[in-house]
Amino acid sequence: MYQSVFRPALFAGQVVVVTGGGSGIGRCIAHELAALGAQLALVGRNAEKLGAVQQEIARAGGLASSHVCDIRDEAAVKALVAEMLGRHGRLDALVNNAGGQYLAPLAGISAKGWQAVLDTNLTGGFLMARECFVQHMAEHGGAIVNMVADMWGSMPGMGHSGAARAGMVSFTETAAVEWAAHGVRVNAVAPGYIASSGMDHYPPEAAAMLRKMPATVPAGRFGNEAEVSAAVVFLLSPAAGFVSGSVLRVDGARPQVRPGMGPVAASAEVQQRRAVRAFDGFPLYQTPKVFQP
Ligand SMILES: CCCCCCC/C=C/C(=O)SCCNC(=O)CCNC(=O)[C@H](O)C(C)(C)COP(=O)(O)OP(=O)(O)OC[C@H]1O[C@@H](n2cnc3c(N)ncnc32)[C@H](O)[C@@H]1OP(=O)(O)O
Ligand SMILES: NC(=O)C1=CN([C@@H]2O[C@H](COP(=O)(O)OP(=O)(O)OC[C@H]3O[C@@H](n4cnc5c(N)ncnc54)[C@H](OP(=O)(O)O)[C@@H]3O)[C@@H](O)[C@H]2O)C=CC1
Repeated sequence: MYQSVFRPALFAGQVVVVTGGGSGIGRCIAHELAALGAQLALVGRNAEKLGAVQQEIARAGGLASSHVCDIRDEAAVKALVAEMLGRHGRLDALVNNAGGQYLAPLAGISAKGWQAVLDTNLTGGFLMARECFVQHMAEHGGAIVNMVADMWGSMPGMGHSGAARAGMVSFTETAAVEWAAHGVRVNAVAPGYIASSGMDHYPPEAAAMLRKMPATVPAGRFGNEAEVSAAVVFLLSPAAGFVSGSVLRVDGARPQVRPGMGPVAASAEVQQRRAVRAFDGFPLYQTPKVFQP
């Protein structure tokens, strides 16, 4: 009889770390994995938000621990992974979901502001993955999913974030190769525009711009948190046992501009021009207050 790899208790007995598990997409991933039998270790900087998700999971019959840590702090990340191992005894998977940025044109980003975004979206993810690997997965195997973004390299106002995400894609590919012999798979999920609490971080001036965003997506709408979570669950699951070093886009077919590809490029360029026009009226091309060279 055929046995599907998808079962209600797909992650029973496994421990999964979710950074940024206290809000938005991370919270949704945590709920999805808990419903499939995983124990969760939730990581973030805000104890209150983490505690609330921990309680929600407990109320639904699951089990989660919460851990306050700034993933940019190397010593804190080392201690965090040791603490989680002490608490749960094993770490089967890591979802490097914590991240974010602020909107600013390249010419208006200070070195400190650039570094803050690279530290959050690249170095923090590297530190988490390295410590999970060194302290546990090198010996026991595991799966890692890095949250990147589909707009690396092509979104005005997101140049710092794009650079960090492109770096994370490179890290994903290298880690997949270096750690394969240890039974560790490493993949990335690249969301497009997702309606999540993350959007609340953008200033009120961005509201008009946000309203125009769905028109720049071929699917004609924002994605939702559950659609991103499903991609993460797939990549962590045995169904993806031979998938490593890949980037799975969850972006409603948002085209990437690739010059020299005839009709494909033409269609992508039309979408790209629409996306840039969506920024009309938003002061992206002025030097922001935070950085006056
Ligand atoms: C409107 C349409 C947008 C559509 C795009 C949708 C696609 C992407 C969506 C998402 O990613 S949603 C997730 C959003 N969530 C977040 O962004 C939350 C996490 N973000 C942050 O924590 C910050 O943005 C951060 C910069 C990554 C880290 O913040 P942190 O609080 O740790 O840094 P600070 O110490 O406060 O700042 C350091 C440095 O950074 C510069 N800076 C920070 N914020 C701004 C800002 N709003 N504008 C300009 N510059 C900023 C600044 O140089 C800071 O230095 P000082 O000013 O303190 O000297
Ligand atoms: N929503 C979207 O359209 C898209 C989102 N993404 C990415 O998906 C991920 C989740 O985004 P979303 O849920 O929308 O946004 P949220 O802002 O809700 O989530 C970001 C999470 O990251 C955590 N975090 C940020 N910095 C740190 C840090 N230094 N150390 C520890 N935790 C940190 C925050 O926790 P705390 O506040 O407790 O520190 C928060 O829970 C992010 O990486 C985001 O950039 C990518 C493309 C599109």
